[in-house]
Amino acid sequence: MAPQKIGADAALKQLEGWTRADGTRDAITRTLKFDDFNAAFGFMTRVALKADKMDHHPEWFNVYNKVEVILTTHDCDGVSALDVEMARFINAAASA
Ligand SMILES: C[C@H](O)[C@H](O)[C@H]1CNC2=NC(N)=NC(=O)C2=N1
Repeated sequence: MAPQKIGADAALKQLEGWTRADGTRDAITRTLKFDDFNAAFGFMTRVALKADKMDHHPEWFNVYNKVEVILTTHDCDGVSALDVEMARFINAAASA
């Protein structure tokens, strides 16, 4: 069954550090900075393993120590509880 759309506003109420993504899509975003590329890529690796387990994948852009992440659920064309779960995991992984 397709995940249900809850929308960015409902998701943001449950999250620290995230904002609405620019543009017309229903999506949320967070930019994270690490000490160096090694730390950034370590973070991305932890998130990649989680994404594979969840079958829910971030859109992201990395330059050196910066990782911009956008979360949305293509299957419901907007933000779902899966994005909230992933955002919480990302917050924890970024401070680990
Ligand atoms: C077939 C597969 O389960 C789907 O395409 C999954 C894969 N990863 C996904 N990731 C995200 N972010 N949204 C989705 O709707 C989604 N769907």
